[in-house]
Amino acid sequence: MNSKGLEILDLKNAMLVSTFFFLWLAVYFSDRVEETLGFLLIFSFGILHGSNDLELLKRKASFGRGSRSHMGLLLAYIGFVLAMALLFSWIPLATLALFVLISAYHFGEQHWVRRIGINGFLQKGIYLSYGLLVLSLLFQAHPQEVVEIIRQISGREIPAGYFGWSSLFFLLVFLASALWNFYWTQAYRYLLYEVFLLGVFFVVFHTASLLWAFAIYFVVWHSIPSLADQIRILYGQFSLHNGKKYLKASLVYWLGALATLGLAFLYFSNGDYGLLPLFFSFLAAITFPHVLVIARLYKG
Ligand SMILES: CC1=C(/C=C/C(C)=C/C=C/C(C)=C/C=C/C=C(C)/C=C/C=C(C)/C=C/C2=C(C)CCCC2(C)C)C(C)(C)CCC1
Repeated sequence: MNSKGLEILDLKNAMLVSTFFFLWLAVYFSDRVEETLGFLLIFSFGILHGSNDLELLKRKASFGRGSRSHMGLLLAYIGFVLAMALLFSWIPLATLALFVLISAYHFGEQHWVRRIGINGFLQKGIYLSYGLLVLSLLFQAHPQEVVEIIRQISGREIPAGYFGWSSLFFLLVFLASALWNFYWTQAYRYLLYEVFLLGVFFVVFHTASLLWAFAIYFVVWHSIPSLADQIRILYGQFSLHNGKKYLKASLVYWLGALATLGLAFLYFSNGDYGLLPLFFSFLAAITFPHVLVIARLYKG
């Protein structure tokens, strides 16, 4: 096996070991401690993994024909974030549904792109059904809290019973599209490991509090592998030295995003908006441009 293959395998093993370690923490600590740890993980690695989007966009543009100034990209990015925040306040339920759909696609893309590519309709179906399956598993493990957060964001109450059915539905769609795809690509060896992994997520989601469960998935299984991909694309290799370069280049955006979240929290904290609905709305606003950047990047 070449060194790149070993590097991916090492990262995957480290992700699995840290998942079990975080699961162990969930057994011993109260929900309050888990919530604090969850925010710490999300504010560090989670927010960081989107903070170098402008550099990635510039890199992508330098391969193509068009190139835009840093200021132009910065203004376009901020404009996009503001437009999504406005859309959230005008049509919250539809924007929330869109957020869940594109997040699911984004999670699935990150998880599968290196193994099955991005070209066909079927691959895109695998990304979307896999992401929707993971999110449904998370929702069905904490139905009452999820219903309450959705109610606070959108003013609408979704029946909690939907989440169990949607998990089953997306499991079947994911398995069918994966089997169909693997029939052509002979990639069956992935499936057993992936079903095992989904079982691990099921146990983690049912053991940890909602925020801790989300943080474990979002940081360990999405943000860290995404950071590794981005570092490889920008600097050629995933290493500590290049990690420091990435951190230096993204520091100002990372701090900017954290400061904006802090200000939003201070501004809204007197209203009847809870901490989690505010946090997820903020995440949604910065998610939209980030998802577009990463999708463009993988296409290249
Ligand atoms: C560059 C730049 C910047 C920064 C940026 C950043 C920092 C980004 C990041 C990004 C990111 C960091 C992203 C993220 C993503 C995320 C996601 C994708 C998520 C998802 C989630 C979900 C989907 C959820 C769901 C739920 C739950 C879980 C419970 C409850 C209910 C609900 C439904 C909400 C700024 C703006 C400063 C400026 C300009 C430039």
